Amino acid sequence: MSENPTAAPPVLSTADRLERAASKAEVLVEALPWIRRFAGTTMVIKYGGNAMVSEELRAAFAEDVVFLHHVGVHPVVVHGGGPQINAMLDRLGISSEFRGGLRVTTPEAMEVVRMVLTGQVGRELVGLINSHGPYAVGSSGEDAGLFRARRTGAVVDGVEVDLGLVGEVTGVNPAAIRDVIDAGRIPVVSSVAPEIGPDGDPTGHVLNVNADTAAAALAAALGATKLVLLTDVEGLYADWPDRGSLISSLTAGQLRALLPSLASGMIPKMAACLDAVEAGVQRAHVVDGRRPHSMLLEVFTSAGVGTQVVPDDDAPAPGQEDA
Ligand SMILES: Nc1ncnc2c1ncn2[C@@H]1O[C@H](COP(=O)(O)OP(=O)(O)O)[C@@H](O)[C@H]1O
Ligand SMILES: CC(=O)N[C@@H](CCC(=O)OP(=O)(O)O)C(=O)O
Repeated sequence: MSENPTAAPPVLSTADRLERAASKAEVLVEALPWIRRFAGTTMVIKYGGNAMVSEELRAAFAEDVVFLHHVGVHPVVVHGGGPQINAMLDRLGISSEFRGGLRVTTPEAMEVVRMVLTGQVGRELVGLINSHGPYAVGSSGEDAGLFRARRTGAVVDGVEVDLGLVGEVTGVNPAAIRDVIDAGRIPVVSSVAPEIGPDGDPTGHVLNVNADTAAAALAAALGATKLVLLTDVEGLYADWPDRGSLISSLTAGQLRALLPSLASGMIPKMAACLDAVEAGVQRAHVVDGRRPHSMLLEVFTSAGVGTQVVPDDDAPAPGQEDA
């Protein structure tokens, strides 16, 4: 971009300058009750591969995570990387397909999934966050017994489909993540997990877990106040694919009724929101990761953004309906 060094600097009137300053102050003041409410609590943020599309967005995401950390929230990042896995599979000439929103994962594809998630996408996020200071510590669901998983299939048009090396989390040992939080750092977790057989012992296989599902399980195990899923749409649309009517809030019961009618990527995402809220997480949100700083808008403004899922018996205090 070229700038004209001789152009006169923009001049604002005193009134305009004061007005701008006042609106900035309003933003800070609006954030105060939310900072107070969430300081000291844990939030699990899932950063999806489709929302990681530009350097600017990735940098803004890292800033938001560091901001949360500095106002006393304990952010835990769980990341996806579906498009990055697709790109590497393409480069290696390995075909893969999705059924019910989940990747059919052969042993050959699993090697790529593990390498890309833990070795590439996770590393990049750790690096971005650490450009602000030595905060982020990367790990995978295989580390320190974090996740245990069993194989799962998908039901497509009423028929059970075998997905190969795909898992669902059956147990979480959050001790290692708590240690990282207690050390004042930010955990960054990738969603691969060791398979545990029916006898309770590891089978030696590693399973590919959808990152939304892994984030929900971790949020529940950590007693998180929020699960925030950043993706590449504004939230859940009632009239997909027309995008005319965005659902800003729904209860767990309403979501349960809606789940069977949902399509592709939204199936694991909304199932994750439901699981988290049913397991005691206060709020689960689907937020547009293509808008820089959407996570901060969700957490620190009264109106919030995207779609939130609230417990059935939720009775928000007056003025806190959308938090
Ligand atoms: N009802 C719906 N509302 C919004 N998006 C939907 C809906 N149904 C399906 N989708 C699709 O789900 C996608 C998000 O899931 P996914 O691609 O897995 O994202 P991510 O990589 O962030 O996890 C959207 O880009 C959209 O194409
Ligand atoms: C089983 C399954 O589908 N696993 C996902 C894991 C990555 C992921 O969830 O990435 P996004 O959040 O970017 O979609 C996959 O292989 O793509």
